[in-house]
Amino acid sequence: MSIEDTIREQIANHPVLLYMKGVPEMPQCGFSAKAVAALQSTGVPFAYVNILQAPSIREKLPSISAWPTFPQLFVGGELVGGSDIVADIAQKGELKPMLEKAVASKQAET
Ligand SMILES: N[C@@H](CCC(=O)N[C@@H](CS)C(=O)NCC(=O)O)C(=O)O
Repeated sequence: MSIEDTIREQIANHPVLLYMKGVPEMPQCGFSAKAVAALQSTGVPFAYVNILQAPSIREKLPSISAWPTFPQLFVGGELVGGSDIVADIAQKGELKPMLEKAVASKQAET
């Protein structure tokens, strides 16, 4: 499978997916830490990919998503954005319903 197919499969398989530096318990960049904090504030579980352990994904994803930096949050198969956008949406109270909706529609698929 090509790296592009791997990425597309990850995005399709996980209703809430964060490409980040490090892991949620120990982010390796302040921007990733900010996105994790916003996601954790919703209480909705999320999947993640540590791009520091996946250099080919780190290299390829920006051209697929048209987003140059990390973290990158995908919800329901669509790019939401980086840490600034995620924190902003969370602060407005919009992140939790967005995540819940994506999780529910993924569950309805099965
Ligand atoms: N304002 C951005 C900041 C993200 C950012 O600048 N990330 C840098 C440092 S972690 C990055 O991904 N650089 C490219 C790379 O490391 O591959 C956001 O909201 O996420």
